[in-house]
This record gives sequence, structure tokens and C-alpha cells, in this order.
Amino acid sequence: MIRVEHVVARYGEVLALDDVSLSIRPGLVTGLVGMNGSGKSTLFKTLMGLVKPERGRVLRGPGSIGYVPQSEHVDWAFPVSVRDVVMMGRYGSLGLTRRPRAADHRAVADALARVELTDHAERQIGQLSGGQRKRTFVARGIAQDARILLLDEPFAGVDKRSEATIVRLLRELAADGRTVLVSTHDLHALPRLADDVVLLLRRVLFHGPVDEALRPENLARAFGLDVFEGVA
Ligand SMILES: Nc1ncnc2c1ncn2[C@@H]1O[C@H](COP(=O)(O)OP(=O)(O)OP(=O)(O)O)[C@@H](O)[C@H]1O
Repeated sequence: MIRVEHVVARYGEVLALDDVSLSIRPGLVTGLVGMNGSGKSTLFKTLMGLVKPERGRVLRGPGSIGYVPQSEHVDWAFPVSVRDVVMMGRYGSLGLTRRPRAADHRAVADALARVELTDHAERQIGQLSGGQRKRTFVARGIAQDARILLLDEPFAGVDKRSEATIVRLLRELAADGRTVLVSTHDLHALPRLADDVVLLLRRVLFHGPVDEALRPENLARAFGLDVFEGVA
């Protein structure tokens, strides 16, 4: 469970989140939808404690947060293997100096199998397809045994097959009782992916079942079209 209460976040003059209140439930997949600049990444950073809200607060249950970043925020030339990235999920319990133990290796192997990347474990991360890159970071979250998973645009640059694998995986992880929050521009994938949807435009415009979120009047507001209707 994550609870966000009246959060205001700002970068200098730019108001990124304006009085955002939300409860994100475990056990289901919640989609986070909004246009570019609507505050999705800022909300993730606030949940992870990387952006400090000017007002309001974030409450969450115990356990760590697994984060799958936007692809453009990762240095894919960095000389690490898929296995190395997934092992990073164990560092929280490892400490920086302790060497991985059998249980850590086992957790990494299980996570790799779960995302179907066992055969790619020794590859440098730059040599992966878009879908395999995403699955590597999902595996890191699994190895970490994160109770909360935040995914920033996991379907960008991903083919249909990888998309289907990731959707299935996220649904399984949610069914295990995790809290799963996924930002996406891919409205077509939403009904398969998400149970609930948050429509964000600096504020929460809507939070509820996916079929209601996708109603034209809600999407029009989320994507700023209300400006033309004189409602803004
Ligand atoms: N480090 C920063 N410094 C200044 N302004 C920022 C910074 N990061 C984000 N912003 C601004 O804050 C607002 C919200 O940005 P944010 O990245 O949260 O949006 P987003 O919904 O994730 O967008 P996208 O879909 O393009 O990733 C935007 O107006 C953006 O320009």
C-alpha cells in the first residue's frame, strides 16, 4: 500500500505535482497515465524519496521499492551483464562489501528464469533488445523481493511478445500481493495491463477502474483538451 497525501512538488518555478492525494492498493496493477510533463516521473521520484515534496507526505508499508527506469535514463554501454544488474537487487540485503551468498545467487537465478532471461544472463546489457532490457530490470525488482514495483514506461520500444510477457509478469507479481504502479502512454495496452488507472495532469483527475478511465471525456481532460472547451 502507498498513500500520498496532499503532495506538492516543484522544480524552481515549475509546479510538477499540485496537491496530489492517492491510495495505491496492493494486489492489483495500477496504470499511471498522463501526457508528457504531467508529473508521472516526479510522482515516482517522490514515492522513492528522491524528490522531497514541498508540502504533503508519502506513507508506505514496510519493504523495498523496485524501480524499472525509462530506457533513456540507463547507460546501456556500462560494462555490466544481465546477471550483474539483477544481483544489484540483492545489494540492499548484501551490504556493499559482503559477497553474494548461495541464497543471493539462487534469488538471481529464480528472477532470471521468471523473466525468461536465463539464457542471456552473461550478456552485456547493451546487447539486449528493448523488451529484454525491460525484463532485466523487472528481474532486479523480483530478486530484491520488492513489495512495491514502479515501472516508468515499460512498453516503450518493446515488441508485442515482450509486452505480453511483461504484462503477464506484472499481473502475477500483483496477484502475489505486491503494489504495482506502471506509467504508460500505451492506452491500447491498458485494459489488459491494469485494473485501476490514475489519470494525472499535475493533479489527480481520475482514479478508478480502467474502463471508466478510458472514457473519452476523462482522456480529453487528461490530455489537456479541456483547454479548448473553456473548462481549464
Ligand atoms: N529536474 C528538473 N528540473 C526542472 N524541471 C523539471 C525537472 N524534472 C521535471 N521537470 C518539469 O516538471 C514537470 C513534470 O515532469 P515529469 O518528468 O514528472 O513528467 P512526466 O509526466 O514524467 O513526463 P514524460 O511523459 O515526458 O516522461 C515538467 O514540466 C518538467 O519539465
